[in-house]
Amino acid sequence: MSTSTLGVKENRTPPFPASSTVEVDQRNDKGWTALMFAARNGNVDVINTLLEKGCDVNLVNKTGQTAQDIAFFWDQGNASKVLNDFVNKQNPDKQLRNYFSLNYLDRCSEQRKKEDWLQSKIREECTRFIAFSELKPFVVPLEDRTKRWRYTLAKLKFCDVENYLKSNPPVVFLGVQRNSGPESLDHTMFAVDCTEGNIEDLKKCCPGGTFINPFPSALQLEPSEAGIFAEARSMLDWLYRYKYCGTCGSVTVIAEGGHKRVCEKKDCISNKGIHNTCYPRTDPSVIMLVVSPDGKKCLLGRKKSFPAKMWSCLAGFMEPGESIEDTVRREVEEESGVKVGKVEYHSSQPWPFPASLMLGCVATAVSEDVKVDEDEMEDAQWFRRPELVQMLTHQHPNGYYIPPEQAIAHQIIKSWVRMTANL
Ligand SMILES: NC(=O)C1=CN([C@@H]2O[C@H](COP(=O)(O)OP(=O)(O)OC[C@H]3O[C@@H](n4cnc5c(N)ncnc54)[C@H](O)[C@@H]3O)[C@@H](O)[C@H]2O)C=CC1
Ligand SMILES: [Mg+2]
Ligand SMILES: [Mg+2]
Ligand SMILES: [Mg+2]
Ligand SMILES: [Zn+2]
Repeated sequence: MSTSTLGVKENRTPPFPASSTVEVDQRNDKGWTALMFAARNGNVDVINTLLEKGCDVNLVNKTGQTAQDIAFFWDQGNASKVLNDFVNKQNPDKQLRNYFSLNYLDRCSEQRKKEDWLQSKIREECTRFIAFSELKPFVVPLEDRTKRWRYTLAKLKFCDVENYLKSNPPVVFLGVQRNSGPESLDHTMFAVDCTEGNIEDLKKCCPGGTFINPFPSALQLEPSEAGIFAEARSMLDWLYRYKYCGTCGSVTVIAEGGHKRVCEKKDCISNKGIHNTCYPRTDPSVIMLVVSPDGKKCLLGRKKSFPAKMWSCLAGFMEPGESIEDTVRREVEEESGVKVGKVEYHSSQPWPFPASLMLGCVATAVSEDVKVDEDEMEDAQWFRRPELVQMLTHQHPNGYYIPPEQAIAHQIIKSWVRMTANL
C-alpha cells in the first residue's frame, strides 16, 4: 500500500519551526493520527515518544480502528506489544470485559452457608445494600451530564433498610468489596427486594434516588457497577420466579444468602444430593456474527421486536445436549437458511434480562442464500464492511444502526470491522 492511500499528503508544507508546538492527536482527513501511522509502520521509537507526550491511544480512525488494531493487522509485532502493554496498564479491563461482566466483588461463595456470619454482616456499619423494587434498581443520577454514564447504584446502610428487613424480604449476599490501604474497610454487599415496602422511605434516605427501568436504562449505569447489577437482578428475579419446588410443588425457603432454595417437604428427592432445581438458573445463548465464505460480508438480522432500523447479530438459546458450535449452526440455519462451517469463540456477556449468558462467536458461512424464518425474524441481509462502518458511526444513508457498545453484538461486529486495512 502506498503512503498516499493512508492519507499522507505527498507535497508536505515546509517543516514546523523548532519553537512551534503541534497537537499530538492531530488527525488527517481519514481520522489517522501520528500514533496510527507509527503503528502502521512499526516505528516503536515514535510510538514511545508520542505516548510520553500524552497522545490518546484510544482514538479510532474513520474506519473504527485504533493504533493497536492497525499494528496488529499489519503484523507489527513490536509496535503491537508496546501499545498492548500501554493500554493494559492504563485500563487492565478495557480489552477483556463486555458490559455486565465487570464485577469487582469477591463472591466469597464459601461464606454463604454460614448463617451467623451473614447475619452479623447484615448489621455491620460498613455493609451496603443495593435496593430493587419490581426488579428495578435504586440509583442516584450522576451530576456530570457531559459524561457518558448517567447512574450509579445507591449504596444504602443497614439503618436505611432496617424497616424493610423486618418483613423478611428476599435478600442476596452479593460478595465483599475489598479495599486496600491501612485505613480502608471491606464492604460486604447485599441486594434487597423492597417491592413490598414503602419505597418513599428509601427516597428519604437517599436524596435524588430513583428506581429505573432495567432495560434499557440500566445500560446507563457506570460500567464498573454493571456486573453487580447483573448479579443482583438475575438472583432476585430467580428468587421471585421459583417460589415452589420444581420437583414436588411444595413451598421452598431461601437459604445460603439467597443462593439456594430448599424444599420444605423433608422427604422430597430435591433434599437428597445435588439438584439443579435448588440453584439459580443461567440460560446460555449463542450470539454470532456470520461471515460470508469470501470474508467480505457479514449477516445481520432484524427480529420483529427490534426498534426500527436496528440490525444485530443473530442469536438463540442453547438446547440441552448441544455444543456451542452446534447451536450456532442450528440457529443460523433456522433464522436465515444460511449454512455455517467453522465457529470461533469471541467473548461472553451476562445478559440479566432475566438470566442469559451470551456466548459470542464468529462463524464462517458455507452458503449465501438467505431464507428468513418469518416467525422470528423480520429480515436478514448480508452487509459489506463500509456499510457496517456507516451503521457503527450512525452515518448510514437509510438510518440503519447496530446495538450500542454495551451489547456484545456491537463488540463482535466492531472487532470484525477492524480486522481490515483498506476501507
Ligand atoms: N447482548 C446482545 O447483544 C443480544 C442479546 N440477545 C439475547 O439473546 C437471547 C436469545 O436470543 P433469541 O433470538 O431471543 O433466541 P431464539 O432465537 O432461540 O428464539 C427465542 C425463542 O426461543 C424459545 N426459547 C428457548 N429456550 C428459551 C429460554 N431459556 N428462555 C426464553 N426463551 C427460550 C422461546 O420460544 C423464544 O421465543 C435473548 O435473551 C436476547 O435478549 C439478543 C440479541 C442481542
Ligand atoms: Mg434468535
Ligand atoms: Mg432462533
Ligand atoms: Mg431458539
Ligand atoms: Zn420438593
